[in-house]
Amino acid sequence: MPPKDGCAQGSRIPRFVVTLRIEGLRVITLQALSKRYGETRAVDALDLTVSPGRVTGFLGPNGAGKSTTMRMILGLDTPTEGSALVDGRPYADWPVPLAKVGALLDAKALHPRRTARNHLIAMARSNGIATSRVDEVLSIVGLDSVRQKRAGEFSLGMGQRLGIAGALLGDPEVLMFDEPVNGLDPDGVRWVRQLMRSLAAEGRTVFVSSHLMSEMQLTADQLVVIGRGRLIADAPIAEVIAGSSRTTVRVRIPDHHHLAVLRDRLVGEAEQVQSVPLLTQPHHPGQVGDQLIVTGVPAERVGDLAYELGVRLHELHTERASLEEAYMELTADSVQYGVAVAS
Ligand SMILES: Nc1ncnc2c1ncn2[C@@H]1O[C@H](COP(=O)(O)OP(=O)(O)OP(=O)(O)O)[C@@H](O)[C@H]1O
Repeated sequence: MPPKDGCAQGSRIPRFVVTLRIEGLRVITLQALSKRYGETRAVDALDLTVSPGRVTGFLGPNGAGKSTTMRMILGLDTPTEGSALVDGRPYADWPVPLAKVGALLDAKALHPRRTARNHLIAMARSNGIATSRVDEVLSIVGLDSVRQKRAGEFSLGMGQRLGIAGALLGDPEVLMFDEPVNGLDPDGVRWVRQLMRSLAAEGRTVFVSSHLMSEMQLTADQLVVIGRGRLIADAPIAEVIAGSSRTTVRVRIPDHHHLAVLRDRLVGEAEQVQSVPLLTQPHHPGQVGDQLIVTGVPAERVGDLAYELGVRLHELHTERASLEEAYMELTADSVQYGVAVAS
C-alpha cells in the first residue's frame, strides 16, 4: 500500500504531479497584436505583458497606436492578427467584464442628457452591479455634489472624473486609463496620481497612457514605449532613464596627470569621455582641477577604476536625464506628426 503522503517509499519525492491553478493573475497579454487600417499599420506585431502591482505607463508619439491597443484589449476593435487577453481570455468572455477591467478611454463618450448618476447606473445594470456602488464611486471621484447634473454640462475635468468613476465601478482587477489627467486641475492631477499608485499598491494592474512625461515620472514604475505601432522599450522607469545618453557621470579630479590617466582608461569602455575645464562651468568657488563627463559607464565603475589606478577624486556623481529627455531620444525616429524645434 502506498504511504498516505503520496511519496514513494524511501523517497521524499511525490509520486504525482500537482497542477496549480493560480486565480486572479491580473495580467494583460498581447501576442503579435496587429491592427491595420487600410495602408496604416496602427499596431504592428506587439508582444507585451502588463503585470499587476505596479503602474505601467504607456507612452508614444501621436498616432503611435496606444488608443488602438487599448481598444483591442477591451474588444472595441478587432485585431487584424494576434491576440489581446486579460488573464488568458478575451475581455468580453469574462462573466462580469467591469469586474475584470475598468477603463477610461474617451471621457467625452457620454450621453449628454443623462445625469452623472444615471450614466453610472446604466453601466452598473449592464454588469449586474449594485446601485449602491454608484454612489460609492461618485464619492471616491469627488462628484457627490453634481450627481444629478447632466453629463453634457460637465467641464472636461469633471468628465474625466466621471470616466474614472465608471472605470472603478466594478472594483476591477485591471485598470486602463487613456490620458486620465487631460483637463484636470493640479489638484485633480495629484489625485489621479495618488489613485493610480494606491490601486497598484492593492495589487491591481494599472495601465495608463500619457503624454505628460513629468507626471509619468512621478506615477509609473514600468514604462512601455511604442512608436509607429511597434514596441520600442519595456523596462522599469529607472532603467529607461539610465539608458539615455543624457545620463552622465561627472568626475572632478584635482590633478591634471590623474585626469589623463583615468580618461585614457575609460576611453575603451565608455560611450563618450569628455574633458571639461572647470573654468568653463558656472562658477565653483574653492574648487580646483578639471572634470571628466562620462557617458555609458555607471558612477560605481568610474569610482572603482579611479581607485585601482590610484586617481584622487574630489567629486563623483551621476547627472540623470529627465524622463522627457530619455523619451525624446527613444522616439526620435518614430515621430510622425512633428515640427523641428531647437533643443
Ligand atoms: N478608426 C480608424 N480608422 C482609420 N485609422 C485609424 C483609426 N483609428 C486609428 N487610426 C490610425 O491608427 C494610428 C494609431 O492611432 P491611435 O489613436 O491608436 O494612436 P495614439 O498613440 O493613441 O495617438 P494619440 O497620442 O495622438 O492619441 C493613427 O495613424 C491613426 O490615424
